[in-house]
This record gives sequence, C-alpha cells and structure tokens, in this order.
Amino acid sequence: MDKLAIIGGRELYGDLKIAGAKNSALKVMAACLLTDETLVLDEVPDLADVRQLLVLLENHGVKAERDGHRLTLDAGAITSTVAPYEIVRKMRASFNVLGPILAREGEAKVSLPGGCAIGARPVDLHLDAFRKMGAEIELEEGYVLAGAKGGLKGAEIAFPFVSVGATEHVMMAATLAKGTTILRNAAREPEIVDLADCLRAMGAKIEGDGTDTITIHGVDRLSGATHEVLADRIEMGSYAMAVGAVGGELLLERGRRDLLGSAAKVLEECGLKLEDDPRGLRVSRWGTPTVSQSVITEPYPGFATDLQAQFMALMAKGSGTAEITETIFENRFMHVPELARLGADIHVNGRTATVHGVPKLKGAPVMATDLRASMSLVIAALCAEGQTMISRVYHLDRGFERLDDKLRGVGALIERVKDED
Ligand SMILES: CC(=O)N[C@H]1[C@@H](OP(=O)(O)OP(=O)(O)OC[C@H]2O[C@@H](n3ccc(=O)[nH]c3=O)[C@H](O)[C@@H]2O)O[C@H](CO)[C@@H](O)[C@@H]1O
Ligand SMILES: C=C(OP(=O)(O)O)C(=O)O
Repeated sequence: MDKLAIIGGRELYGDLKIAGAKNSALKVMAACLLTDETLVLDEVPDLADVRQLLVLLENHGVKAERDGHRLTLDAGAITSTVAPYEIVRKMRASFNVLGPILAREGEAKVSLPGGCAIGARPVDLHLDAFRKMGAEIELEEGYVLAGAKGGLKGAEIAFPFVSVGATEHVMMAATLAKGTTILRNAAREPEIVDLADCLRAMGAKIEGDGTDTITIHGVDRLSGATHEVLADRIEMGSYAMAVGAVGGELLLERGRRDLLGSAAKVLEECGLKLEDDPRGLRVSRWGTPTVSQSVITEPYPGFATDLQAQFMALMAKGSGTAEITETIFENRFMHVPELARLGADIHVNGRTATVHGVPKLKGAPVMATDLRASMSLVIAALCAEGQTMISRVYHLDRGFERLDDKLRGVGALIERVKDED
C-alpha cells in the first residue's frame, strides 16, 4: 500500500489540468449499456474507480478500448445481466448499471453497492422509482432482482429528498421507457446535466436537466455518440482550497467558477481570488490570512459535501472559528481525528464540527479514511510545518488523477513511497 510523504510550507504556482469528473465519467460510461452502437468518451480520468467500472462493464460484454483520456465503449451485445457482488461492492456508482440493463434487456440482477463508508447509503429511492415505472423488484441474498418483461413505462416520480444517484439512474432508464417520465425534486448537479448532454447526443429526449424537474420522453432506441466529460469540480475545488491553505496562484485548466456553486463565494470570503480565464479558473491568495467561514453542505448549487473535508483543512488555520455542518451523509467527519494529529482544534457535536483556527499545523503520520477525507489531509499537510506521512492513499487514487505528479508540478514537496509493511 502506497503512502504519501509531504513537506509543508511551499506555495503553489503554475498551471494544473483538471481531469474529467469522476462522478460524471462513471455515469456516462454506464450509459453505453443503453445502446448497441459505439459510445466514445473524451476526458475520461485515469482513476481506480474508472478501471473498476470497466471491469464491471466488460463482465456485461462491453468491449472497451482506452487511448489516453479517450475511452471507446461498445455494448453491441449484453452477454450477462448479472452485476456480481465482488465487483459492485467496491464502488457505489457501479449500481447504476441496473437501470440501463433493465431498460434494454427487461431484467437485471445487481448486487447492493459499496463505496465510501460515509453513511448508510440505501438505494430505496432508486428501487421505488423503478417500481413506479412498472418493474418488479425483489431483494435476495444481497442482490436486487429486477424484471420488466414488457419494458419500463414512463411515470411521474417525486423524490422525497434530493438524490444525485437516483436522479441519474432513473433518467438513464427512462430514455428507453414507453411514454414520458417526469422527475420532481431532481438533483441539479452539473454531472446530471453532463449525463443528459451525453444521452441527448445518443438520441434521448430530455428536458429540464439542471432544474428540479426533468422530463424524459422515452424513445425506441439510442445510438452511438461522442461526448467529452465535464471538468471535475471537486478536484478543482480541492486544489483551490490547497492554494487557500498554503498561498500562491494556480491556473486550473478546464475549471469554471460556476461549477463550484456556492463554494465559490465562500472561498472568496475566505480571502481567495477566483477569476475565470479563457483556459480555466485562476485561483490565488497572497499573504493575507484565511478568514474563517461557516458552511452547511447542501445539494448543488449549495456547498458540496464532497468538498466538506477539504474545507475543514482550510479552516484549520483560519483566523477565527468556523462551523461546518454536514447534512448529506451521517458519517462524514472521519478526517477530524486525523486533522487533530496535525494540531487542528476541531470539536464535533452531532452534524456540526466547530473549527477553531490555529496559527500553525505540524506534520505527523496520519491515515486516509475515505476519498475526500484523504484530500483534506493532503491540504493540511501542504500547509503544515515539517513532514506528514499519509497512509492508505488508495482512497485518493479512487478519485484524484496523478495527485502527487500534479502537485509536484506546481511546487509542492510530495513523494509517493511504497509501504514496506
Ligand atoms: C458516484 C457519485 O456520483 N457519488 C456522489 C453522489 O453519491 P450518491 O448518488 O450516492 O448520493 P445521493 O445524492 O444519492 O445521496 C444523498 C443522500 O440520500 C441518501 N439516499 C440516497 C439514495 C437512496 O435511494 N436513498 C437514500 O437514503 C444517501 O444515503 C445520502 O444521505 O452524490 C453525493 C452527494 O452529492 C456525493 O457525495 C457523491 O460523491
Ligand atoms: C463519496 C464519493 O464517491 P462514492 O459515491 O463513489 O462513494 C465521492 O466521490 O466523494
């Protein structure tokens, strides 16, 4: 298992390319199952999660070819409608093959998913929606058995609360349903719009993505297409926070201020400068203290839960006190004890963490606990005095492409070391 050794205190300068969004790439990849023609995807990030989903798609008969960031997927024939536990348990997004396979083949058997251990993460909203669309759903030995022999039917589905995964999953399946599906209280994340753009390029009829009501008119078949995956707003926000923590100036290529939602304004209030540039998002902070700000995580365009841990690292050296409230996942403060090892002063009470800014952090051995928590440790290490050794970095490799190379390229002292244990 690799570790990361980081010596803090070096400001970050230069250009850093933001990869395609993990949380978009995984969904558009699953969309290849909706057509027997070829789907070509550009700007697909080179991540452990992407490789993991490819294993699952190949299990269903998909032929995949990778050339740099271009991925060509051909689901000419779906050879298996079963998504096994051994593959699906490793990643939440792999559950989203159920809808496309069900829509195209009339049946699917998919293991209940895994993913980051940040909460219980049930899939009831997904399954309730498919039932409304006429599917018969049973749970057996950890698998969802879904059947819709006559095909899925359009339905009106009002989600009781916002779910990114359920919105995407039902939107995909509804493209091949008979009739019209209306999703109310739908998620509005940029990745939903990216997926809808890809599906439209494949011939789907979708309106309203990016709002809380999405209408999908089912079509008989979808075709092949070429689609470029949107930039990763979480990677972009994380590097922006790294600049906030340690100072400097980065041009985050392909980045866009609007993708950050309300986090953009929060970062500016903390003292960062964010400027859209023809090549991406320019972020800078020069010598001024980081002003502590309180945030509450919310669905987009609210402050993203996937940036909460990184923001806590930024607040650790803030000028005052910040309250950080997590409303999306019930167990997403696992980074708190690790940040405390570096000297952060954080107290958790229920869903709120109170962060009293300290003048300095000091390097220490720490352990990555989940994907975004790992990035919060990287940010804290970049602005800590001395060396921090982060273990279990396989969490980071799930969602941050070539993190150590990218940070080294802009001046950070960071090395990947092989664990001898
Ligand atoms: C691969 C991917 O895109 N992952 C993202 C996606 O996860 P994911 O799609 O799993 O997140 P959801 O938006 O569905 O989850 C939001 C909340 O709803 C709950 N819930 C969800 C579905 C359901 O059927 N029942 C239920 O109770 C979840 O446990 C969670 O508490 O959106 C999250 C919220 O922005 C992000 O943190 C994840 O990075
Ligand atoms: C929680 C995340 O991923 P997943 O939903 O795949 O666990 C994430 O991307 O921050």
